[in-house]
Amino acid sequence: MPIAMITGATSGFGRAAARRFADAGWSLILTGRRQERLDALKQELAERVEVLTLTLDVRDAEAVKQAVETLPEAFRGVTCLVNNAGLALAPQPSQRVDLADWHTMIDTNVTGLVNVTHAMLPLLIATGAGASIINIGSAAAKWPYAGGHVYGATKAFVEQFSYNLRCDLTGTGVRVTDIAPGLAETEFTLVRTKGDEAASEALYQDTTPLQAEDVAEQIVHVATLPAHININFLEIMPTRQSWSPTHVERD
Ligand SMILES: NC(=O)C1=CN([C@@H]2O[C@H](COP(=O)(O)OP(=O)(O)OC[C@H]3O[C@@H](n4cnc5c(N)ncnc54)[C@H](OP(=O)(O)O)[C@@H]3O)[C@@H](O)[C@H]2O)C=CC1
Ligand SMILES: O=CCS(=O)(=O)O
Repeated sequence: MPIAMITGATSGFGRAAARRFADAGWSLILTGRRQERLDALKQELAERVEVLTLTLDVRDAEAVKQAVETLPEAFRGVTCLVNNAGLALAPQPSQRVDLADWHTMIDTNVTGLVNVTHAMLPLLIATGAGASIINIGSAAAKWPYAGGHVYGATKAFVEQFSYNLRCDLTGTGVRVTDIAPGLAETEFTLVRTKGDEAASEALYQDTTPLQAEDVAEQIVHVATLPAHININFLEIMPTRQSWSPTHVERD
């Protein structure tokens, strides 16, 4: 059975992708910081598929390297890496942001993603044809908005890194895709607002955001395409989301 490794499998897209890959019979390596959530997900899925959980902070390069180097033999033949772990913080304008929040986004969305990718490349290259790296970017990489500051910039990094990685991996059989969702209802806004449930509910109410399962469906679709097909970039928005005009300051 093919194996998917998913970072940030304790919530949102990552957890939905784990369930969707399990539906397709894939074995799973599930990672995240919240051990109890990983345990619950393993309990849910392990009756159907092989599941290995790794309690891991993607920001810790040494821990990531160790975890990958010590993967049990049965889980080393990874077919798909889903670099999903990530977050936004500080929805306020740049001039009112704590520097620590900018650092946390860079450390997680940029450094964490490259930590995992670097550690996993030898395994994916060993798998060869049919293997893939699916990086979760964001519509915020291309479409700026007030309060997007470092978050959007980290996702622009993810997009360009995906393309550059793809250049280097040409000839290895390993595919690279940047999936860039727009508004999606997960714990994302709760995290971004540091637990403001009212703000999170307000963002998603009276519209029809993407659900985690919608994005998971696309992740599994991309991972299961024939080996000769590489989707480079896939931006997904809810039908009820589109672009705003540019902002004009007036007297
Ligand atoms: N929801 C949205 O509107 C959109 C989200 N995205 C992106 O999708 C990805 C998933 O977000 P989403 O599912 O919405 O949000 P959630 O908050 O629901 O899930 C985020 C996941 O990332 C994990 N995570 C965060 N920080 C770390 C860390 N340092 N180490 C390991 N795991 C970490 C969390 O696990 P734990 O806390 O247990 O470590 C959690 O499983 C992110 O990269 C996000 O930027 C992109 C576009 C739209
Ligand atoms: O990446 C998340 C989507 S948004 O909140 O930046 O629009």
